[in-house]
Parts: sequence; C-alpha cells; structure tokens
Amino acid sequence: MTEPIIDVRSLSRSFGPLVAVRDVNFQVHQGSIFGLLGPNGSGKSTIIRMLLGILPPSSGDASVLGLDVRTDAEQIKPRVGYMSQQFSLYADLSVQENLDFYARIYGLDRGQLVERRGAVLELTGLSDRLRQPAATLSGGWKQRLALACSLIHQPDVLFLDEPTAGIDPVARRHLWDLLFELSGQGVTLLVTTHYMDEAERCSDVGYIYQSELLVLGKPEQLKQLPEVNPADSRRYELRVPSPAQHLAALRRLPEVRDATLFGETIHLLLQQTREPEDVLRQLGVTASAEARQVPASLEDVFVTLTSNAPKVGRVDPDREDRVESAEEPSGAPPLPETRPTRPGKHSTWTGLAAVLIKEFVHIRRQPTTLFFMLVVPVMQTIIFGYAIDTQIENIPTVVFNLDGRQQSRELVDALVNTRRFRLIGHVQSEETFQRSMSSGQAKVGVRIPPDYADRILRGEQASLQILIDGSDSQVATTAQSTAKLLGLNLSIQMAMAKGDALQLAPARDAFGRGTLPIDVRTRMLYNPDLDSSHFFVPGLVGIILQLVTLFLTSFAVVRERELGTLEQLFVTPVGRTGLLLGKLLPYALVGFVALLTVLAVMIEVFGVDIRGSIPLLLALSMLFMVCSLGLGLLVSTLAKTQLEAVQFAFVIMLPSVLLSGFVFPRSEMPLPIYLVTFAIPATYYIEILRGVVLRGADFIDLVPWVAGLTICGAIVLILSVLRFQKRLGA
Ligand SMILES: Nc1ncnc2c1ncn2[C@@H]1O[C@H](COP(=O)(O)OP(=O)(O)OP(=O)(O)O)[C@@H](O)[C@H]1O
Repeated sequence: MTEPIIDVRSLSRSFGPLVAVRDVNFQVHQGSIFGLLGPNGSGKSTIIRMLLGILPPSSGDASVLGLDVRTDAEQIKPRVGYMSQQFSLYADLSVQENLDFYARIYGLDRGQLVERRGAVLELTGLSDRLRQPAATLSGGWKQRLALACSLIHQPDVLFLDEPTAGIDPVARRHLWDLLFELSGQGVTLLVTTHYMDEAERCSDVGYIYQSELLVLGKPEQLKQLPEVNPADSRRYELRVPSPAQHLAALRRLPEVRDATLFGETIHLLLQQTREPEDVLRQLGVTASAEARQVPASLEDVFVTLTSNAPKVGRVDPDREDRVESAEEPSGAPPLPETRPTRPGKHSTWTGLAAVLIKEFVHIRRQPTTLFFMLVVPVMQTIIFGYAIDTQIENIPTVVFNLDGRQQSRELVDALVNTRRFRLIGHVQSEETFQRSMSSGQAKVGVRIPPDYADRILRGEQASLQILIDGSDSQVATTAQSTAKLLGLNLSIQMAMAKGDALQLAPARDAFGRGTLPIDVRTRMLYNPDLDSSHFFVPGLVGIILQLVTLFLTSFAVVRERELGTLEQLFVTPVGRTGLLLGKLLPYALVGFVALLTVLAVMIEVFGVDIRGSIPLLLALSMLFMVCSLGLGLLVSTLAKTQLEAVQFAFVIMLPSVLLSGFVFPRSEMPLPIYLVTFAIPATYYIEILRGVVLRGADFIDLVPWVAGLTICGAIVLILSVLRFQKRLGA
C-alpha cells in the first residue's frame, strides 16, 4: 500500500479547558472520499483546520501529502483546496471575479487562469453565470462556485466542510456527482456531512462523537460491527400507524434492545428468541402493522455507537475486529508529481496583485466606502472648522444702570466696544436683573450704582459690580479678565489725563504728554488676526486622516474575518506580506486622495495657506498614514467582530483628539498625561502640520517630531504585523 495522502496520528486540540479533538487517528489514501461524520460541535471543522495548517494542533501529528501540518503548512496550501462550512466568497464580486481572484492568489499566469477557469466552469456548469454577483446566486449555485474556486489551482486534496448544508436534494446530488468525478481523477477528498445518504457514498467513513473518533471504516464494514449487530438479536423495520406514539412503549419492553424512529418507520433491535409479531401484539397494533427484517443502515451504526459511547469509548485501533482504515481504491490513477497548472514558487509577496485588484473592486462596488473616505472628510473639515472657535465673543450681557448719566453710559459703551460683551438689554429692577442671570439669558450682569458719575466727578473711587455666570468656565474667565482689563484701562486713561498736568508725570511721550513708564509692543506672527480656524483646521486634517484610515483598514480586515473569507485566504498560498500590503495599499491611496481634498478645503474654504514646503508636508503625511494604517491593522488583529473594531477604534481615536494638542494645549496637561501624549502618533503629526502650514517650518525644525512619528510608526507596524498571523487565533 502506498503512503497515505492524509495521515492523522493521535491528533488533539484544546481551546482552553475545552477539548475539541481528542486523540484522533485515521488515514486517507489517494482518490478516496473520506467522510467525517458527527453531530454539531463534535470537532470535525477543527480537524480540517488543523490539516489545512491554519490551526496548530495541541498534541499529536498529522501530515497531508507527506508534509507536516505544523512545519510545512505553507507547502501544503498550494496543493489543497478548501470549501468552508459557510459561503465564504466575496458576495460583491461576480462569479468570474471570484474565480480570477483565487486563480491569481494561487499564482496562475494568464494562460493557466483562462484554461483552468474554463475547466472548472465546465465542471460546475457555471459558464452562463459568469457576470452574476456571487451574492445573487442561489444556495446550490453558491456551493458550486465555492467548489469551482477551491478547484481552480487543481489541488491534489480537497477538504469540504459540510458542502451540501442547506441546499436542495437535486443540487446535493449534482455536487456529489462532481465529487465522484474528482475522485475518479485521483483527487483525494475529505468531506464532513450530517447526511447519512452522503455517508453511504463515501469510500470510507469516520464517526466522531464528543471530540473522539468512535469508529472508522468502509460503510459496508461498519454495518457488520458486532456492537451494531449483536449475535443474539435481529433488526426489523416496523411500519405502524403513528410510530412516534409507540416508541416509548417499545423501549420499555425487556426483549427490545433498541428502538429508533426512521421517518415513517421504527427500526427495532430485537432479541432473536422473540418475533416482531409478538411485540406488535403487545402494542395492540397488529391489524395495520408490517414488520420485515432489515440489515443495519449507517444511521443504525451511528445511533448504536453514540448510545453506547460512554461504554464503548473510542474503537480501539488495535482490536482484532477493527475495521481497516481507508484503503487505496484500485481504480484511481497515480497522482502526477507536478500538476500541469501548478503555480511556481510561492513567496511572501505571493498574491499581492490579486488582493490589490480585489480590494479596488470592493472599493469601486461599495460607494459608501468612497463616500466615507472622500466626501465625509470634506464635510467634517468644513463643519468642525467653523464650529470649533475658541475666541469667545458676544457674551450676552444685561445692564442694571442705577445712575443713567453720561459717565455710566460711556462705561457701558466701552464694555460693548471690547466685542466680548453683547448687550441684550437694560433692566430696571433688581428682580429682573437677578432673573435674567438665573434664567441663563445673560451670562454677565453689570450693576452701575446710583452715585457712579458723582464719585467719578468728585475724584473718588467709584465701584462697579459685574456678576458672571461661572457655569461655563471658559466664558467666565474671558468675561472676568476682559472686565478687569477694561476697568484698568479706563482708570489709567483717567489717571493719565490728570497726571499730564502734574509736574512729575510717571513718564512722558515724544510730544511731552504724560504716559506710562513702560510701553509693551506685541506683534502677532503667523496668525495676526488670531483666527482660531488657522489653529484648528490643520490639526483637523490630521485627525480626519487618522479617522478615515484607521476605521476603514480595521473594517476591511475584520469584515473578511466575519464573513469567513479570511479563513479561506489563510488556506491559500498568499504570502503574509502580499496579503497585508494588498489590504493596506488601496486604503493608503484613497487616504492620500482624502488628504489632498481636505488640504484643498483648508486652503480654499478657510484661507489657511501652506507656508512651508508642500512636498515635505505630503511626505510626512504619508509617514503618518503608515502609522494610522498600522493602527487599523492592529485593531483588526484584536477585534473579532466589526462592533469590536468600532470600540477599539474609538479607544484609539479619543486620546488622539483630546490629548494630541488638537484641542487643548499639551503644555497645560498634568505631567503624567503630558508624558502619555508622546505615545500618540497624532501628537507628532499635528505639530508637523501646524509647523509646515502655519509657521513655514522646514525639515530641520521638525526633526524631533519626525523622529517621534517614525518611532511610533515603527512600533505600531511591527506590533501589528507580528500579531497578524496567517492562521486562526486560539
Ligand atoms: N476558535 C475556537 N475557540 C474556542 N472554541 C472553539 C473554537 N473553534 C471550535 N471551538 C469549539 O470546539 C468544538 C468543536 O467545534 P467544531 O467546529 O470543530 O465542530 P464541528 O463538528 O465542525 O461542528 P459543526 O458540525 O456544528 O460545524 C465546539 O465546542 C466549538 O465550540
């Protein structure tokens, strides 16, 4: 006998305390169809994933095509095909696009692609549906497409995980016809199924129950097992009216070894000393009942073994009456050393072009992605650029002027002229004055005492009361400092008018007039009008760029994980670098276009010109984008669902907005938080943006920020690439 194509030896896999597969042994030879049966959760898919090299075994060994699943997984992948349990092809891609994608992933050149595509289309009968999006295919056709994709590279071994689940009997039969055809061509198949009729068609069957392989052998041999056919019993099929009603009564009879419902009939295992007619008589259904002796079916085998499982345990492979494992079918042609279309060498870059093309098709097919990447950033820049204004002006102010003379009116004018206060009205009573403050209508209340003008005129100090609503601390501080400054200025003016006439004025100007001794002259650089949009909009560019790239990248990967297509990709020879770059580059490109658009909005809508070098800004923006894409990738390695991805992305976005210096000055933060800001990539990029855009900073000015961003980017990228394994998590 030749070497087995699949060789499983004491294979086990645990997930924490749960043992999903326990000490499983079996062999599959070339050209056979090996059926792995068992109830839900018994460990079938886990076995397949270990054999595909995408899930490391906890213990034991397994080889496929003579290659070790632990160490040679990447050599196994080009030679096997996999049809996973759920439909895991790209729904928005057409039949042809799906096929071409997998062909490219497996490294088929143009000629091989056309040839193989023709062959699998003919085999699966999909030729008429080439342009149909996969999403719109019916269940049976989807399964055919999945089969076609798994065969495009002409694999030697095909793993099919419940390929016929949820499809109608005719489609099931067609699919099985295809499997027989493949088996006839020498392809080795491992199929999991719940259907007994499918099990009957397999050349060999293994029954797995509660993670253990209970029995293994050819269907006909299994039906002869002594456990299934005790020497002192016979098996009958009883046809009785309302069989379900009699089942419990039958099982209570001492001579009945087993009774199971089979559709409209009951399968009865009866002591051979008793006749079925006796039993029927006991049930009182002799008139309309029929009984005939039948051989055990596969279902009988599995029902019996399952019910005996705690006693029987796993069938000992060394037992004398053990059923031999799958033998090599005589008719199968020998496997050629190298299949004609087998692609050449697979490198870490393999599949880059295929993934790139696919991602661009996804982006093109999903207008929401383009909307999110190109239109939303523009809207956000405009809305936030206008909305975030730190200059506090027009604070609603109410005046209770108990004096009313010219001096008091001049004082109110001076207040309004600062532009910080907006007069919303004069009140005439203390009650209305208090009410306008307590209702929140006015944030500032000015009470001018009745003797204000008298005191000024008499040269006495006049008091003025200004009430400020402290609930908004920023508004309150502005109102307070403006009011105090105004009082000081007015006092100095009055004092200087009097000081001018004195012999000894504090100081005199060039014209000999009395003035203040020190004249402080300030000049605003870079933003002379102190326009807050000049400060915020460049920072906004950074925040929006991160938002777009982080969310879309993490979603692009997590969505594939949720759909099952990532598992499908892991099974192909696509290189890790090829897969990563293929996923990231399209989003980097669209992110770059988004950056250019947002910069254009900054210049055109907000009039913020770029004073420094635009090429330098773009180059450093790309550095930041690498970092942001890396963060997206990191999120995708942490999140299993799209919801989790959103949550992780927010965890990253919030500090980027609040602690990066975008809104609040970092220098004002407490020391521990200030130190944390150095771990946020956006901190560096916002400094770079403000430097280049507002101050015209050159590379030398920016070296510390560029260094910080480079270090952050390298750490994020290394972490995410290390975490992004081409296999399933534990
Ligand atoms: N990644 C995982 N983490 C934790 N538990 C897992 C994981 N994968 C599988 N399991 C558990 O291992 C057991 C076997 O699962 P498996 O998918 O292999 O069963 P199955 O026989 O293929 O079932 P079904 O027919 O329903 O697909 C189940 O209890 C399942 O919950």
